[in-house]
Amino acid sequence: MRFTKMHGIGNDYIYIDCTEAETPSPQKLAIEMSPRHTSVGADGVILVCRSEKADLGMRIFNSDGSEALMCGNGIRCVAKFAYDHQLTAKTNLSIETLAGIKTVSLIKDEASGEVTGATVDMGEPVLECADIPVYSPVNVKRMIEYPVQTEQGEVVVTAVSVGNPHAVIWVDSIEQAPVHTLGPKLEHNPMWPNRANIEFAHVLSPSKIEMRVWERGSGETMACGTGACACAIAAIATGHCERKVDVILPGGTLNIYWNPDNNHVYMTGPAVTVFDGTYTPHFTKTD
Ligand SMILES: N[C@H](CCC[C@H](N)C(=O)O)C(=O)O
Repeated sequence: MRFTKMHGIGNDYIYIDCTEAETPSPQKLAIEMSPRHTSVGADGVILVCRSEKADLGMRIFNSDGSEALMCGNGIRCVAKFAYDHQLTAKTNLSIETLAGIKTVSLIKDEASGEVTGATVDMGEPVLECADIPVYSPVNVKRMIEYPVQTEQGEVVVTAVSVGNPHAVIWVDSIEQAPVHTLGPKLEHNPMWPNRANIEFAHVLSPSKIEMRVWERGSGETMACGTGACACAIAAIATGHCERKVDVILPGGTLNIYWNPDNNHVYMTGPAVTVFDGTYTPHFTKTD
């Protein structure tokens, strides 16, 4: 089985072209191929698929095999993968995800013509608890800097979805943030029917945020595109930031813009191909 290893500011996935043939058990594949010391190594697996409704489709599986609805860093790489593998000649693509159809505009290097990144229309942010989803007290429709009692004590959370659920927590220092203690506890807190991605963010200025993320199903990653959007949305919604925000993650920086005219969030960032490879799954199709 051929694959391409790609990353978006360090959030790396194994990309598999499924436009000609299905991949058996992608959940098992993600579990088997993600380990960094005993296998290919990645934050998960992303399938590039055919779509009846868009130019292409994508599916993302976290390293624990769970399927996510959307992947910000991943969708930029899917668009680059499609262009580089001649699945399309378009530089403005529509890509079907489980969180709906997204439009992606490829960014090419002037001199080389190489695709170096993309801008993604992530659609409208979701702040209504019922749609994220997150369980909330009856009269609470949105959880914006909302104090939540947890086993780890009170945590002030802003709940956002950009296709997948996020909890944004403001911290004074991302170096000291309890990413590996509070992160997994909150990811699995029963307040999230489908678990959640947990962001620890520090507002540096009205146009700059730094953050770390504990990803649902993958643990701490070097970057999370949907997480960066969630932090920017939380900061803008609470007046900490203006509409254009640079989000600094351990793997690099993403530029987020929440357009007041159409209420859509746009994310711009790099997409990099690392290497092509072949892999023989150890499980059989009937496993
Ligand atoms: N890394 C991805 C997010 C994956 C989300 C996944 N961890 C989940 O929602 O289960 C991104 O760049 O948006």
